[in-house]
Amino acid sequence: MKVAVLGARGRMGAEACRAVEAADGLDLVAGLDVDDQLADLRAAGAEVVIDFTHPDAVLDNLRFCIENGINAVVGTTGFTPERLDQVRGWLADAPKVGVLIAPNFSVGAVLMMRFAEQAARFFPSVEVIELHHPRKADAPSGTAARTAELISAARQQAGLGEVPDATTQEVAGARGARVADVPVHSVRLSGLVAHQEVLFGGEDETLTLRHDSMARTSFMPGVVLGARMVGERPGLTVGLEHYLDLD
Ligand SMILES: NC(=O)C1=CN([C@@H]2O[C@H](COP(=O)(O)OP(=O)(O)OC[C@H]3O[C@@H](n4cnc5c(N)ncnc54)[C@H](O)[C@@H]3O)[C@@H](O)[C@H]2O)C=CC1
Ligand SMILES: O=C(O)C1=N[C@H](C(=O)O)C[C@H](O)C1
Repeated sequence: MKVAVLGARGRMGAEACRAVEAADGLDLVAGLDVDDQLADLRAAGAEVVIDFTHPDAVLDNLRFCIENGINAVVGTTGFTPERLDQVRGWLADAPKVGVLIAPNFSVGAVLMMRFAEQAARFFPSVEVIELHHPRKADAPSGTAARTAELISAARQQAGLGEVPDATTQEVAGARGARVADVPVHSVRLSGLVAHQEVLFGGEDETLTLRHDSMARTSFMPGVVLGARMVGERPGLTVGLEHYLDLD
């Protein structure tokens, strides 16, 4: 299968190029970055594109892929519900194309999100803390936003009200940001790669879920799986969990 990587000179793109080159049955036909032309994807005959670029660039890239019949595996963050609807609209005119958008490709992070979703209904209090390297472009992380949305949906289904909090913020941001009504805190610290804690609190007990990516190789089994499977899954899939057998 002919695979191209967008963002090939970046931290994740470079790792993805190495992973594709090492994977049986995958052939790296192009590694493009910001100075290259998307038309090079066509010239290289790419069947699958892996995108690790920037939230400002990823939609144009995806549109090009979909309009040119190229399947896409997307790790780039910044996908709001509105942006996902845009992608669905383009895919409506290209019913054979598959797109996988995964906020996190590491199996441990996917499981953390699933466990958080399962735990959510049992605890009135919840906070998400994501911790990343200081060169990360965005906050909160895509993983934290997705985790908060999953928790929020589970809380609503269970009839839980607002997260209890009597604190008045003396300084704006002291209590983090609210994503789907869940408090989310973003830490940027040299030495870190990608980490997240989900803290739940109930009567006289707490539960902490923590995931750590120690290196970007942790994302690669998920990226390779995505590249292998995306052509068999037409339409939009959000989340690697749909390619894994978690149940
Ligand atoms: N889903 C996941 O598991 C993961 C997702 N990410 C996300 O991936 C994205 C990239 O992260 P990093 O690799 O750390 O960033 P980075 O800044 O190291 O790399 C991004 C690369 O994309 C290039 N680029 C920017 N615009 C481009 C365009 N229009 N066409 C081609 N190349 C372009 C840049 O020149 C740079 O080389 C971020 O959104 C990050 O949050 C990062 C790690 C894991
Ligand atoms: O920028 C990163 O590094 C990461 N980005 C993704 C995110 O925003 O969730 C995935 C992982 O946390 C690493």
